[in-house]
Amino acid sequence: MSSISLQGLHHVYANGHVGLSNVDLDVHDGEFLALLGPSGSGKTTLLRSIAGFVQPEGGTLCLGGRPVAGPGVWVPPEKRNLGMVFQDHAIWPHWSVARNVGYPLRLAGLPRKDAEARVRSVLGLVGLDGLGERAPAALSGGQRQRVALARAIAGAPQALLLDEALSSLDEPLRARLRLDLKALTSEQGLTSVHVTHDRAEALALADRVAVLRAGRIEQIGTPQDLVRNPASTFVASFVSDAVLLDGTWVEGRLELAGGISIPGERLDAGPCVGADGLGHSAVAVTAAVSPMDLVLHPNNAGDTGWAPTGVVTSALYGPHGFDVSADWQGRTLRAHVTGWVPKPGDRVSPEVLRAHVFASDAVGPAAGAARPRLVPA
Ligand SMILES: Nc1ncnc2c1ncn2[C@@H]1O[C@H](COP(=O)(O)OP(=O)(O)OP(=O)(O)O)[C@@H](O)[C@H]1O
Repeated sequence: MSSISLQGLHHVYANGHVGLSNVDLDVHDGEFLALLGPSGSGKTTLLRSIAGFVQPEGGTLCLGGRPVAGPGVWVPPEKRNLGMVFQDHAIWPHWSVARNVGYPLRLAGLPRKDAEARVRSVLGLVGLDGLGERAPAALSGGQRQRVALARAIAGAPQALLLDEALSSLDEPLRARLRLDLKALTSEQGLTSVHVTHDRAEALALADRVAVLRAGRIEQIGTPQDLVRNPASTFVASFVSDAVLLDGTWVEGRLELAGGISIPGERLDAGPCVGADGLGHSAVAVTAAVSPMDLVLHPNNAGDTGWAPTGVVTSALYGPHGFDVSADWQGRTLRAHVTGWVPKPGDRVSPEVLRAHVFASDAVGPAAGAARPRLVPA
């Protein structure tokens, strides 16, 4: 059964801003769903609708099969049995850790002994064993966020809602809490919805990721789906930082400016591009190339089939190689470089290992119609 089910959820704010536009979504029992999207895409409105802080104008919302919002139905936030964690942890500074964590249990009228045992147990689950009597001021930022998490799960909520819950933490604390959160939610079978701006975090944590744009779900899928089969140029560039290149689809090949050609076996084409009848005539297309699928060869590496060379404009070192930007024919290419040390001014020959091709009219909000499929090599 779906823990959280939305049908046609719709909300326009009083100022005319569209918060949600006919959103359908099912979050399964025990699933970890991340909501990802640019600022203003509706992530917070969606999360706050589930929590009950926003009353949607239209559509239906069910929790555990029970309608909580819809025509003639409204269940207030405190009656929804949800746990929430916010970016700024929002714990009471003048209460001990144990008192903070036990607050929802006291509200629910749990006997004192049972509440104390539950508080000890959830403090153990979040890695705060023995810190119940501490004052929040005597904790680190990461520990305070663990207190907020413990409080959110203390009452055995139907689902856990996380609103940029890790965003205020610095690396490597954030990476550590990310791992612990993943372990905790899967061990406890907690249905979780996590709003984040951070692509890497969404891909690392979630069973599925919903990519929002202008109040709609542009694509929902596993992290692998979104990276390997983006439904639109928007998803490719937002999720994988793909570069978009205009070209022409001719006889199963992609022709780019300057007489550069990418063979069909390196392309994943949407059906409107590769369908019979279109494949034999020239069609304007947009190719999305992720930095992982673009190789920048030092210029002395010989002919790669990409005749014009580019020039490195920036090379940022990281633990797994360099993130490189290069100017190529007036466009900025992005690639992940390993095996040599690039520096600004170096000349490079780009080679596309793989590109997703979309019909040019698929660029934009209607792009969800373009469903890429793999062209077998
Ligand atoms: N309280 C509000 N009153 C009016 N408009 C709002 C309100 N909250 C959000 N909006 C508008 O609704 C749309 C969706 O906003 P929302 O905050 O849900 O997006 P978001 O993806 O969470 O953005 P961010 O990542 O910046 O938090 C935006 O156009 C925003 O300006």
